Amino acid sequence: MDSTEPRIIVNSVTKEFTLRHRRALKDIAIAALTRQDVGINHFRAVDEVSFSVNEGETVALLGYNGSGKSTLLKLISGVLHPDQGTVLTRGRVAGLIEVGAGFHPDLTGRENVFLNGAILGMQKHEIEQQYDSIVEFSEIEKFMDTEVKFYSSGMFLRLAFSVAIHCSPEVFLIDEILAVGDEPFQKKCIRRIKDLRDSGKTLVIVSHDLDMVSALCERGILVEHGKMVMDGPTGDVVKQMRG
Ligand SMILES: Nc1ncnc2c1ncn2[C@@H]1O[C@H](COP(=O)(O)OP(=O)(O)OP(=O)(O)O)[C@@H](O)[C@H]1O
Repeated sequence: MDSTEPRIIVNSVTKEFTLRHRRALKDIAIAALTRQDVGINHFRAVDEVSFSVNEGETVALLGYNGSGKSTLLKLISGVLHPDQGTVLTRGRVAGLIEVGAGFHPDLTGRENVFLNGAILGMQKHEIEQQYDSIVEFSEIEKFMDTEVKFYSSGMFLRLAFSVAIHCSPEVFLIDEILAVGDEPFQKKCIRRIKDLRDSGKTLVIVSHDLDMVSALCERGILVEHGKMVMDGPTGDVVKQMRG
């Protein structure tokens, strides 16, 4: 594989979810007897989306609530599988998608660094080498021997972000998660994301903070009702969203 090949290829990807409506038992029984719809239907959260992302590109997935951005990011990270189409990624992918994902609640912060690092593809010796630096960046030294079920969402973010940047990902995927960090830590994360960008890593970010993504990402992809409706410079896409 040569380095000019894309880091991410999303090819005609569709993801459907099942919408279940709560019904009283009596209504379900009547619907079943009269062969009516019992209130389960499918809808497309992501609808035949195709794009590719090259090495070193910084992409913002933009759109209003419920448009399918997080689902798309989960499909790229491999947390979800498409119903149709394919997603290919090249290189180590680190995803910060849901607070606490990749952490086991009954393990300590220290144990979770090893678990999370392994999930991200790091060897044990690599994690051992980076351990002090991971803890230092997270600034939660005092809580490393505490079970993470007692962590606040900001503490989860601190540890997860720190492990993710220390695994030297080629592709970094970030959902809204930064929002749970306090302002100084958010700023520190953004500086680190800029460093990753400047060193040629590939970034895909989902955020409603349009000013932040305009500063971080050169390319914007606008999603509406699961469909990709615009792909261009972030400034143009943000202008379109702000109408
Ligand atoms: N696991 C799931 N089961 C059922 N429906 C889901 C599931 N995950 C997401 N959805 C639905 O898919 C649609 C797209 O959700 P998604 O979280 O991708 O949107 P989003 O653009 O990230 O929204 P937001 O900006 O509000 O975070 C929504 O209608 C949501 O309710």
